[in-house]
Amino acid sequence: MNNAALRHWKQQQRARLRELRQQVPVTQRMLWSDAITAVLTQGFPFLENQRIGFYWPHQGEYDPIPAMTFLRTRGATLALPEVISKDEPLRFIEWWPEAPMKKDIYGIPFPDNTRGITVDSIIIPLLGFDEQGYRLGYGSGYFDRTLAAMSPRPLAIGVAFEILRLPTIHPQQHDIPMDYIVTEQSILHRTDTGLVPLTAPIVQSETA
Ligand SMILES: Nc1nc2c(c(=O)[nH]1)N(C=O)[C@@H](CNc1ccc(C(=O)N[C@@H](CCC(=O)O)C(=O)O)cc1)CN2
Ligand SMILES: Nc1ncnc2c1ncn2[C@@H]1O[C@H](COP(=O)(O)OP(=O)(O)OP(=O)(O)O)[C@@H](O)[C@H]1O
Repeated sequence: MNNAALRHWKQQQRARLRELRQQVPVTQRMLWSDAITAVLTQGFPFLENQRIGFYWPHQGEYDPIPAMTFLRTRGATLALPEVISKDEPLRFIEWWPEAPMKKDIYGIPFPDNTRGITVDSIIIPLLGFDEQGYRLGYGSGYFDRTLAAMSPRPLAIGVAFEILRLPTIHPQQHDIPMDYIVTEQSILHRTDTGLVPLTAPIVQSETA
């Protein structure tokens, strides 16, 4: 596929997946979301000791707030992304329940003037994902730019429903794969040969 064809294909997939995500019945979404919350809170015990970047849910994305506030009660420090400008990396700033909030250019709430945090792991929403752990987002490249700019690179944990899975998103040079993807069915770990489902909780030494 040439560049123009790829751009067109990605736009079509984004529209299709957004539609698919919106059409999930509320009760189904609640069951899937509860399953993802259980996996996030039980499958990654090391998150309790980390500074975690996550996201404020937008347009039918899985809501990570319950899982994150639980991890906070266990000791985690939480941070949300601030959009600085369309071509800069996101900046993570501290969030806690009841932190003062304002809205970014997309109408997504973020903390109002709290302190910047260097995060250890980032929980990333996936509009789509593929068998190699690559992500399809809204098309502005924020998370790729953000991961590329961070050294050491934080652990990237994508979250998505299984219906958003594609064989390939035709990754480009700038695309950075997720380390793990959590769905309502399992934790998928990215290896050189593709995503592999995990059956036991991850211990911290495996992520170092
Ligand atoms: N919940 C959440 N927060 C996030 C992201 C995200 O994907 N999800 N981001 C991840 O990048 C950053 C914000 N990026 C975003 C990029 C596009 C749109 C969006 O809704 N785009 C509209 C077009 C709006 C416009 O261009 O004015 C669209 O795609 O229809 C939202 C957030 C940081 N915060
Ligand atoms: N490290 C980077 N530095 C500069 N530009 C980048 C970087 N990574 C991605 N981009 C730019 O971001 C744009 C969007 O990339 P892509 O189509 O992969 O979006 P996406 O991953 O689906 O969306 P998003 O990350 O916004 O949710 C591309 O034009 C790309 O050139």
